[in-house]
Amino acid sequence: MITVGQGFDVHELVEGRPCIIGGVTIPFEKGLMGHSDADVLLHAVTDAILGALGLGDIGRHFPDTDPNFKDADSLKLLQEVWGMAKERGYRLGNLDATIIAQRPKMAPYIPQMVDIIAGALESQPQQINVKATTTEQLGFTGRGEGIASQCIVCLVADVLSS
Ligand SMILES: Nc1ccn([C@@H]2O[C@H](COP(=O)(O)O)[C@@H](O)[C@H]2O)c(=O)n1
Ligand SMILES: C[C@@]1(CO)OP(=O)(O)OP(=O)(O)OC[C@H]1O
Repeated sequence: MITVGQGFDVHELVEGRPCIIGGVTIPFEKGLMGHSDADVLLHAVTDAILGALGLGDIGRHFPDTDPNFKDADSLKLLQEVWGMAKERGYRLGNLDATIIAQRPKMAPYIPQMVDIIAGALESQPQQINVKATTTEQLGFTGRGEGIASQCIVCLVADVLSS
């Protein structure tokens, strides 16, 4: 059996914060604002998995009112959610994600992001596709006010035939 889920997230770009995307700290003049480390890509991936499992969203499991999640490492949150998928007998089919950002240039960091996500989901890099796009200077991403990400996942459970 298969189940699919999608996730979407946005974080504001501000001065004085690190720019952590897909678990990679990217050298950039601004970083992402949030209660956690604000990893916009890992949040979209986490929400996609929760969606596929029918388990709501990241804020339900890790509330932004909880001081435990102040500056939380989003990779750890993703690993915890992956545990929920495994408990239910799922493995990753594939994952496809898009980072929507005018700057910085993501391409040099994408292979590292893929390896990090593959590690968290106990999968092979070939099952993970991460891409990036600008919005041609249009909208809040185009003006450099924030970065968005979206993700779709397919989870597979091997059902034994009787
Ligand atoms: N932040 C970004 C945005 C884009 N890229 C790469 O550039 C290609 C062209 O982007 P367009 O928005 O002009 O289509 C895109 O396909 C990505 O490979 C990037 O690395 N970082
Ligand atoms: C993981 C959390 C925890 O505060 O991170 P935030 O940085 O608040 O990011 P957001 O994507 O707005 O919501 C998810 C939250 O649950």
